[in-house]
Order: sequence, then structure tokens, then C-alpha cells
Amino acid sequence: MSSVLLLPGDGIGPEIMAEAAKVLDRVDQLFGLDLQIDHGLVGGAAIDAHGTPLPDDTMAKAHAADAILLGAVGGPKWDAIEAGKRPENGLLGLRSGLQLFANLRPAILYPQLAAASSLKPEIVSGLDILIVRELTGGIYFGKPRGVHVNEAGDREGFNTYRYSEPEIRRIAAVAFEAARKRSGRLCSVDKANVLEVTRLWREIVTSMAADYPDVELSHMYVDNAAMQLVRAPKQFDVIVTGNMFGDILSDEAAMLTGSIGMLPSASLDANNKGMYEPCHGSAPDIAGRGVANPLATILSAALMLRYSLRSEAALKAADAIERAVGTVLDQGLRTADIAEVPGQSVSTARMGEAVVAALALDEQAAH
Ligand SMILES: NC(=O)C1=CN([C@@H]2O[C@H](COP(=O)(O)OP(=O)(O)OC[C@H]3O[C@@H](n4cnc5c(N)ncnc54)[C@H](O)[C@@H]3O)[C@@H](O)[C@H]2O)C=CC1
Ligand SMILES: CC(C)CC(=O)C(=O)O
Ligand SMILES: [Mg+2]
Repeated sequence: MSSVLLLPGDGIGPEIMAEAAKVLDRVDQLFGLDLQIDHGLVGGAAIDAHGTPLPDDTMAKAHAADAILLGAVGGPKWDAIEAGKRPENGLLGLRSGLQLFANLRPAILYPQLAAASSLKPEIVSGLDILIVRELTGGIYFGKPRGVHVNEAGDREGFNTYRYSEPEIRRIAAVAFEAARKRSGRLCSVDKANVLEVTRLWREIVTSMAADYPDVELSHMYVDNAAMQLVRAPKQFDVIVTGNMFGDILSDEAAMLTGSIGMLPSASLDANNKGMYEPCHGSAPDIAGRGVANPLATILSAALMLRYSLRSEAALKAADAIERAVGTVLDQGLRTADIAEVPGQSVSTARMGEAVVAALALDEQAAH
């Protein structure tokens, strides 16, 4: 038995989660996974119900579960709430409370979606890169932080960008290991020409390279990396970077794959316990209309089966979900964000149900 906690969150979160839940239910039946599914509140939904973005009950369930699948949090309804109590703090609290320091964001272009990418097919076809983002440190967590009145009497906002040596070592080790299992190329992205914290980052990553002689390490400043990602993205295999740079570069990489609605992620602790979520947010501009792309969440469920549940049956189920996504794309099904012809698109639910149907047809899935 494996326990899975579903946290739909806000905006399109409940819509995309409903489809991922159908897919999990189907693979549970097909592969005998014996999943025990629980539900919880996080983000704005939790603020509305309990006055806090991360209720104790949700945190307790998250600690107890083998893995967590999250939709997205946030939205204009809660934007005026003071810092520290916003929906996003629920997500950040889960990440830091569970010590999910390693965020893996694979950006893979399905060949069927070459036309949906914002880049020319010859530049992106075959794209398969992995962004390894540090997730529990850096400027999103550094203290001191806040808004105060400075000596000149002006209001001044400040955040602190800090990384300790152990924090850098553990995320770099994840990236080196990942590169070793892939093409053997690792690019560390920093701003070492300006920021001391990332000079230390570069120094430590460089010093670790001797332990990974089979990995070719390179370094790049983040501004150049942002440019290179849209100039020649296939030069990259594994990218390792800090929390904020990874947040920004992964949204950029998402567009290479056709849509941010296609990009899944895994956030892991040191023992492969994980939280899985699409890279996108709660998309308030399309929430409640049934048009969001559920594939990033469905693909995140596949990563959950592969990285956290890990039984032979779970690994087969993960492969089957990814094949089923390929099948529905082959069938020409497109949500609005990846549609080649505007207006010729299917709903969130239709896309999710098509993945479920493709799973049932998958002969390898049944045996
Ligand atoms: N992991 C999380 O829960 C995240 C939460 N947020 C929160 O989400 C809210 C909105 O943030 P935004 O900056 O607008 O980013 P967003 O990722 O929610 O949306 C950006 C754009 O992408 C589109 N989009 C996103 N997901 C999509 C999907 N599955 N299918 C089709 N189109 C999709 C949206 O419609 C929008 O035009 C904010 O409150 C923000 O703090 C933002 C990023 C991550
Ligand atoms: C609350 C934000 C840090 C979420 C986000 O943008 C992300 O993790 O990609
Ligand atoms: Mg982001």
C-alpha cells in the first residue's frame, strides 16, 4: 500500500487535479498499485477554510504520506494578504517543512508539439533537458527580509540571498548524479560576476567535479543562460541552479516544449520522499472555464510513481502514463494552450479522459 496526498489548491488547481486523480485511479486498477488517496487543503482554499495557507492538519498529512501531488496555489482574491500569510507561503512551507531541496524540472518536447513551441522546429526538435533547481534556500527563504523605513525616511524592501556550503553541495550532488545517468553534461548557472553567494556556489560546484570525472562541467551566468535557452537550447543537458534562477529559467524552458501546461516537476528530499506539481501556477485568467491543460499535472503523477513509489508496478505505471500522453497527442487532442488552430481544442476533462482511455488501450499496461 502507498499513501498519496492530493492538494488541489486554487484557481485551475482543482480542475487539473481532478484529471490527474482519474489517471491515478486508472493505473491503480490496471497495475494493482494499492494506492490510498487522501485529500487536503493548501493555499487560498486553506485560508478561506481555516485562516492559514498551511493548516497543521495538511502538514501532518503531508508528513505521513508516501508522496504528495499538488495543483497550484494563489490568485487575486488573496493578493492583498500580508507577506508570510499568502497562499504561496503554504507551498513554500510544505517545501521547507518537508526538506524538499531538490526540484527536478524536465523540459521535454513531445515531437507532436513541435509546432506549438515558440521556437523553430529545427532549433527545438528532440529537446530533452533537465533543470535541477535548489528549492528550500536562496533568496526565497533568506533572512532578514521585509519592508522598513530607511535612514533617509523612505520605505525600503529587502530580501537576503544566501546559500550555505552544505546546501550547495547537496543540490550539486543531485545534479552531478543526474548528469552521470544522462549525457554526462552539467551546466551550473549563477551570477558569480556580481553576487558573492554565487561565487561560493561556483567554487563549490567546481571543487566537486573531481568526484565526477565522467561528467563534463561548465558554468554560465544566468543572463547568458536565459539567452542561450532560446538561441540554442539543445546545447544543454542538465542545468543546476539556485531557487530563483531555476524558477525563472524553467518557465522559459516550458515554452520551448509548447506550453507551461506541459511541464511537470518533482521536489525531493534526501530519501526520495517527494511532492509533485506542475511548474505553472493557478492561472487565474483561465480558472473555472475548464480549458486548462492537465498534462503537466498528469505527467507529475507519473514522476511521483517513478521517484517516490518506486515499486516495479509503479515504474510500469509511470511509463504507461507517459505513453498515454503521447497517444492522446498522436490522436491530435489539444487543449487551447497547445492548439495549432485556434478554436480547435478540447476541454481539461476531455483531455484527462482521453489519457484514461489511452491507458486502457495500452497492451503493455495490462500485462
Ligand atoms: N506552484 C504554484 O502553485 C505556483 C503558483 N503561482 C501563483 O499563481 C498565480 C498566477 O501566477 P502567474 O504568474 O499568472 O503564472 P501562471 O503559471 O499561473 O500563469 C501564467 C500563464 O500561463 C497560463 N497557464 C498556466 N498554466 C496553464 C495550464 N495548465 N494550461 C493552460 N495555460 C496555463 C495562464 O493562463 C497564464 O496566462 C499567482 O498567484 C502566483 O503566485 C505561480 C507559479 C507557481
Ligand atoms: C511560490 C512560487 C515560488 C512558486 C513558483 O513560481 C514555482 O515554484 O515555480
Ligand atoms: Mg515558478
